[in-house]
Amino acid sequence: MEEISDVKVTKYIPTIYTRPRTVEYIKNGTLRKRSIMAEKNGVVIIIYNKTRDVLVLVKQFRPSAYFCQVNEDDFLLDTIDTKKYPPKLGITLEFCAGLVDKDLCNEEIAIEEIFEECGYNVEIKDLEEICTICNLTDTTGAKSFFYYCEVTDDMKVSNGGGVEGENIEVIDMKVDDVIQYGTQDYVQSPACFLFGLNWFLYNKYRK
Ligand SMILES: Nc1ncnc2c1ncn2[C@@H]1O[C@H](COP(=O)(O)OP(=O)(O)O[C@H]2O[C@H](CO)[C@@H](O)[C@H](O)[C@H]2O)[C@@H](O)[C@H]1O
Repeated sequence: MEEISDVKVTKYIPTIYTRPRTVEYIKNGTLRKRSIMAEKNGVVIIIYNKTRDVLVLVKQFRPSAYFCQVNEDDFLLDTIDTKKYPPKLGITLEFCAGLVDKDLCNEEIAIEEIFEECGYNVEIKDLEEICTICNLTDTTGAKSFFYYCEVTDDMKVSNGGGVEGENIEVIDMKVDDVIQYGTQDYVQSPACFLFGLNWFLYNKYRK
């Protein structure tokens, strides 16, 4: 797993990934304003390795998750004390996913992510489209396009791990262990992780 140090919280630096906006509208004759983050849509792929009866998951450091574990007083001044707040506080467990940020169809993006993050070579015919979910919070309504993909060991062609220093750790987890993980009091995963797990259990597993 990657080494994280010198974590700072700075003022917002614009990138192509998040565009803060305010949406104004009239509701019942009254002007209302809502701050939003215009975010890109993404694909999420539930990968099941049937050779070894495991779900293929990814672990990575997510700055957004880490940030939410740190008290405001401790990030306003300087570098965050990583003894007090170890980087593992920002490690999440997720399904393979990626942003729709290229001129490719969603399935092609899913295939790229499966290869880059998890190291499996799959084709469009291996993908089953599940549904599209609005990834709703008060500040985003970006869409997540969900796919299911069964793989075998002989489709694995590299270790995965992501591109450009993403340092993603691929985790093969027995389904019972994923269920145990997903039923803890606090689950450091996106809400759609639990949707994906439940979809898999209901539609694919032990049928
Ligand atoms: N906010 C940001 N600021 C700066 N650089 C950024 C950025 N978001 C992405 N990037 C850059 O884009 C690269 C590629 O990201 P990916 O397409 O692999 O999406 P990721 O797996 O991070 O999840 C993403 O897409 C999935 C699928 O929608 C979502 O679930 C998840 O929340 C989302 O981060 C990252 O390595 C990073 O360099």
